[in-house]
Amino acid sequence: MLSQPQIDRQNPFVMVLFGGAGDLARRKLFPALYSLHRNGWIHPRFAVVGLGRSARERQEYQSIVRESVQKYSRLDTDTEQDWAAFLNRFHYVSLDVTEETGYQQLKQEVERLEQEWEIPQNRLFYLAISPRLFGDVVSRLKKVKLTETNGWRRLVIEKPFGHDYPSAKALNDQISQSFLEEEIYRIDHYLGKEMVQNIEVIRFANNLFEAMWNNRYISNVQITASETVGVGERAAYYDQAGALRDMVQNHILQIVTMVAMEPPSRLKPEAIHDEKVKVLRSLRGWTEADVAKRMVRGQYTAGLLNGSTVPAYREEEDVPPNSANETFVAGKWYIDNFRWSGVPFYFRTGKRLGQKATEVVIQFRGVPQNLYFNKNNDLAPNLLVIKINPDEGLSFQMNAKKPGGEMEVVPIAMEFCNNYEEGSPEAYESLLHDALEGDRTFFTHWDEVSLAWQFIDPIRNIWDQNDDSLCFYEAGKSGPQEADDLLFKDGFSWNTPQRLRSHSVVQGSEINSKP
Ligand SMILES: NC(=O)C1=CN([C@@H]2O[C@H](COP(=O)(O)OP(=O)(O)OC[C@H]3O[C@@H](n4cnc5c(N)ncnc54)[C@H](OP(=O)(O)O)[C@@H]3O)[C@@H](O)[C@H]2O)C=CC1
Ligand SMILES: O=C1O[C@H](COP(=O)(O)O)[C@@H](O)[C@H](O)[C@H]1O
Repeated sequence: MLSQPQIDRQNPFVMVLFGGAGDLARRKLFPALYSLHRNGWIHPRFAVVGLGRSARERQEYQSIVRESVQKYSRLDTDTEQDWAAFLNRFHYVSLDVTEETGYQQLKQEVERLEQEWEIPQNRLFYLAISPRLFGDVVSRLKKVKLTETNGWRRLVIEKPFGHDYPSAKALNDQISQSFLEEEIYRIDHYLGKEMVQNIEVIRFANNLFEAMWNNRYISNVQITASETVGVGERAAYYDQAGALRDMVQNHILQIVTMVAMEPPSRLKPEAIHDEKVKVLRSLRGWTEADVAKRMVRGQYTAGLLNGSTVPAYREEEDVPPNSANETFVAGKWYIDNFRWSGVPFYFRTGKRLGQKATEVVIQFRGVPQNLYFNKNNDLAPNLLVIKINPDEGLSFQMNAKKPGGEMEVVPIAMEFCNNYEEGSPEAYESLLHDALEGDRTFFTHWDEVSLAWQFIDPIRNIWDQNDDSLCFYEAGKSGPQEADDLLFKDGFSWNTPQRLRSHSVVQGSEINSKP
């Protein structure tokens, strides 16, 4: 949330969860609901109807919920009495979403629960199912009039939202027949991350930064989202999507908009959204030569990661042995507006890299005249590093005198680390809360999704016509040399992500400085 959290607990609701026992539900959604419930951040009167084709007794479903929370929740779990109160809200209906038959039964169950719990037809429909089923489900919800309510109705829809602009538009047209745009909550889980939400606060609550947040003082911006995991069990999806669709079209572009947008006139979803859209509209487009010059795609080969040998992407289960899919993307983008003219925005993201690290680095320009001479006869740049994962915090690199006789100038870092006693709220916790409160600030609106695809599609098309665009990198390293060259050519280099040394802070009240 950008504004002071408003805990509006006036909202009893029924959540209809498609994919009610799937991986996302188990790992993310049940623990999120549990935290919200435990912390009193949602109305105590709510019910969840989980859906799936598998036949399940209610008790069996409640056991799945309980085991998932015990395994994945960031909070310690409750007494038996508290468990019973939480699990009592969970119900299960078996239905195949592609067939009409089950929807009437679903409707009856929802209406029954609304009566039993005195819930005024506030309905949250959550689509945690395969994207190919999204459109059908939404049409059928309308057909059986589950979308006709005397309270509110909202649709939460998971990624990916289409696989290119035409498919995203077709999906959007279909769901728009049942839900208004302001009732649609498209998830980009990066927008639920604490430090991604914090980007705006750091910018707009600190005059120090905002005054310098432009091309006069910033030389370049770097976004890194590196992962150690490989394709895992998701080859069927990932080999079609590639890193460009999987990470760049959504998460990376969203981070870029948060870093680059103008201050909104108000902290309202529409005002913020308008500014983000302007950034997307200002991104410099592509010619074929541009793609070759400013974009890099790579695929991992076998390598050593955390002491173990890991196979090449082409040797992974269910990946075709000649796959030309990319597992790494890096690029250099420009935002052609007054604020950012000439400032490169570099990004890189990939799987099977040497470390898990997500961060944004703002590199400031040097002083006009260097009065000091250090070993390299050069001053280190000021860097503001916004650390998103695994640490959540900030690091600010400055130059200072090294204690002692000689006037030696060395870089020092001031650090801040979010350090909640029970761990930071998970992205899904924050997003589910906002959806239940009707706050769309951290959800992507249709025109953002549409502009993002229109920006990405030309890159995809050019790559699809040219297999030579693919380069290779060894698993466990930092990615292909070509990604380093992108910056070297401009006289820069990637910041190497480092763990924060300080773990200060209670509720952001204190900054710990460590030379
Ligand atoms: N898992 C994750 O970490 C993430 C997932 N997502 C997105 O979330 C969504 C769900 O992913 P995930 O949970 O991993 O998928 P899973 O395959 O684990 O779960 C999907 C569930 O949907 C049910 N299902 C499948 N077909 C039908 C059908 N015809 N009718 C009714 N139910 C059906 C299945 O239950 P049954 O077999 O009983 O029918 C299954 O449990 C996808 O859109 C994915 O892209 C996004 C980000 C992360
Ligand atoms: O959306 C996705 O994100 C994850 C990375 O998320 P993170 O929160 O761990 O940074 C990525 O592994 C996955 O491929 C992608 O679909």
